[in-house]
Amino acid sequence: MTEKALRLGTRRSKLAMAQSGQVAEAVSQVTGRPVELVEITTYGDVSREHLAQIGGTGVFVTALRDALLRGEVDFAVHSLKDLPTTQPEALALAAVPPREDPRDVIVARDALKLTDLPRGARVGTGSPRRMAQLNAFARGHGLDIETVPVRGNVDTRIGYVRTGEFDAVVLAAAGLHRIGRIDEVTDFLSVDTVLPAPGQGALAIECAADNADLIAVLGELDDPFTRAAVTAERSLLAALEAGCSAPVGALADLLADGQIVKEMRLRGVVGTTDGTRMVQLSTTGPVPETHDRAVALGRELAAEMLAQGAAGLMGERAQ
Ligand SMILES: NCc1[nH]cc(CCC(=O)O)c1CC(=O)O
Repeated sequence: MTEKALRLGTRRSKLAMAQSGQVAEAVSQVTGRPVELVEITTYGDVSREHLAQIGGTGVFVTALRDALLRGEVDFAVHSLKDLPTTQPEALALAAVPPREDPRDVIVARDALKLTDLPRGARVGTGSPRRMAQLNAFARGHGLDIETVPVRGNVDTRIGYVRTGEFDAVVLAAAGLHRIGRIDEVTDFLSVDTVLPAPGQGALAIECAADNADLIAVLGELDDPFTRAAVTAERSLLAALEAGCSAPVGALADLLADGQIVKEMRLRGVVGTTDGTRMVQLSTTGPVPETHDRAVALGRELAAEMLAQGAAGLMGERAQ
């Protein structure tokens, strides 16, 4: 007997198709049901404006969520870092699968590393978070780089390096991994240099909150540690009252003693895009066993960062 296919709503971009395809396969394995991809065009895909100019969060996410709410698709896969920090009541975050490499990377001409970039090198990134941290690193290491806003999908961005328009572009390792272009990375940036965006490298699988059966099967793809980590990171972001285009980096990871996981560490950074002023802090606590404890970890760190003047560094917009 053939069961009806589950409909997975996805953006058309290469990255979205790649990650939806990978999740589709995993879902059809756990459910034993075929999964059909339903393409949905989002405002973020068609707009020529810089993301920061569109303003607000979640431009890639809204159209997928609308399709879910209208019942046109059964579930959707988002890059977790693109999700607004408030969860709509009618939708459930059914699974957060194990996280891919959270680091940012550089794809540069001539196999250059960040510290090899010559004076005046043009580095493409439209992200205030990346600008702030790269400019701060450059100051501290006698580098002279210019961060230049860039828009477009991963192929377009790497294309600017191949044509010589930029010396390098900054991208997320996870995205390149998923589309099979990780070999083009010339430098994996340590998270001590550039703290990734909250949720970077993780996916979110979302469905209607009242679809208990689907939530239960999708839940088999959930990784509790990744979920706890991204919950803490996004709670930090929310408590700083910053949006996805704010200069905020955050990363939670597990501290282990041999095989035994001991604690969770949460690191956060906020800075001005020119890298002159930064607030960077970390906190460590028991691995959160509940959603509320993960949220509390993020809030605690946010409170400490705000006490050190973080709010005053976030007013800037990207060009
Ligand atoms: N800003 C867009 C975006 N959203 C998710 C990813 C891929 C990485 C991920 O899933 O975290 C990217 C591309 C990038 O930042 O290089």
